[in-house]
Amino acid sequence: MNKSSKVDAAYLVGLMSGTSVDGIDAAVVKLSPSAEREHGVEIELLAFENTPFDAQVRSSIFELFDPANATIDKVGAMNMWLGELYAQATLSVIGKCGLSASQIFAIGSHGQTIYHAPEEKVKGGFNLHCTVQIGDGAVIANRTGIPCVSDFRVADMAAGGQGAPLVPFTEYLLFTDPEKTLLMQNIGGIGNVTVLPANASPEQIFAFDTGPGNMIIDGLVSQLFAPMSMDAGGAIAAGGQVIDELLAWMQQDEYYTIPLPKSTGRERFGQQYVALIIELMKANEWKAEDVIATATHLTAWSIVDSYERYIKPQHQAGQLLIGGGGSYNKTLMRDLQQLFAPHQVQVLTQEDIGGNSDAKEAIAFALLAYYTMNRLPNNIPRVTGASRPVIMGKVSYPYLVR
Ligand SMILES: Nc1ncnc2c1ncn2[C@@H]1O[C@H](COP(=O)(O)OP(=O)(O)OP(=O)(O)O)[C@@H](O)[C@H]1O
Ligand SMILES: CC(=O)N[C@H]1[C@@H]2OC[C@@H](O2)[C@@H](O)[C@@H]1O[C@H](C)C(=O)O
Repeated sequence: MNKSSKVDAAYLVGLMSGTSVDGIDAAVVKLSPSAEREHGVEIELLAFENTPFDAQVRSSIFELFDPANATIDKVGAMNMWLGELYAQATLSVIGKCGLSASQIFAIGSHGQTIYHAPEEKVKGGFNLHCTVQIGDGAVIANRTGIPCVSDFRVADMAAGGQGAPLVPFTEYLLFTDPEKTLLMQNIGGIGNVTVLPANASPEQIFAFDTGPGNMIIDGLVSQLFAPMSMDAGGAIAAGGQVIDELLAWMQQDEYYTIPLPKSTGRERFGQQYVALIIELMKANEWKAEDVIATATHLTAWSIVDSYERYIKPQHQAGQLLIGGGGSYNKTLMRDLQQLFAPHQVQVLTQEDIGGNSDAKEAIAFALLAYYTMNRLPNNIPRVTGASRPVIMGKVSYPYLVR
């Protein structure tokens, strides 16, 4: 980043609907230059709202995760439908903080990932790796009257990157500490970690998806404990025992050992994977709560294994800061604390440091949009594997010119 990236104060909206498909996170933020750090920014969260998807929307999204079902008519319609829902969420969250839409500089909308295939795929002499996020920015801009930045990931892929993870750029801007190395772990549908060395420059940061976050747990709970769709508080896992044989089978997935950069999604740890576990469970007559305890332990193990394999050889860190919905799963947090204790790494949540586990990614997309609108690069090539910095995001302008 260079001196021209100095920011002016502005209000923005960030929208996130993640791989868990639990709903829309919407945040209104005030962004200002940091008084303390050169090139840093400060974000004040003015309002936050989570709007859960209703059952019909959720099942229509899930239908699109299977490429055989995701016919072009369904994808096109869902793209517009989600655009409408994101617009409603935007207007609702703006209403909560007493601002009007005309005061908002821009919206940053992540969209809903329905397909993520980051591995190189050469065809016709071109790399056709791809990632698909839907929820059209043009609908959001037109309903709200606010410019909307959406479809961030493709620009990074066009530069040869994985298109993920993108939040590390914002963590670099918001959290880099002059003296301490920080580890920031998100546990959403997928888990991802960012390593922020003390006083880091973007070239020194690395980040990657650690594996499943809540995705396997949610998938199993939906099948085995319907109508529940998550293990609230980790209560089911707390009543079960880890099944060593199942844990060992899950730990063998090649994802845990492939070299960085790497990212993953539902294509690897979604419904098909859950169906395999349920088959094994039936064949071995395992108890349902033991299977949930094992899936929970696997997520904790994958985070510690990532630390040992990719981070510890280069960086000593005293703390791991957890964000995302997984921070509310007490059994997962307990397992993490136990597994990190021998490494002298303290496991804390965003709330422990005055942050907000739910709002973090929505805030990040507001900040990414600010960079896009100012034509500043907002990926970190070392993190995504892109060949160069790029300006990510496509801008949709509202019908009325402001
Ligand atoms: N009270 C709770 N107890 C246990 N788990 C919870 C609780 N609240 C949320 N979760 C888990 O967190 C998930 C949602 O997390 P989050 O919103 O961070 O994910 P996401 O943003 O959809 O995913 P990603 O970051 O991978 O894109 C839920 O699906 C659930 O598994
Ligand atoms: C393709 C996609 O949607 N990836 C998500 C997913 O959810 C968590 C992890 O996998 C991360 O790589 C990414 O999201 C966050 C917001 C990111 O890009 O940093």
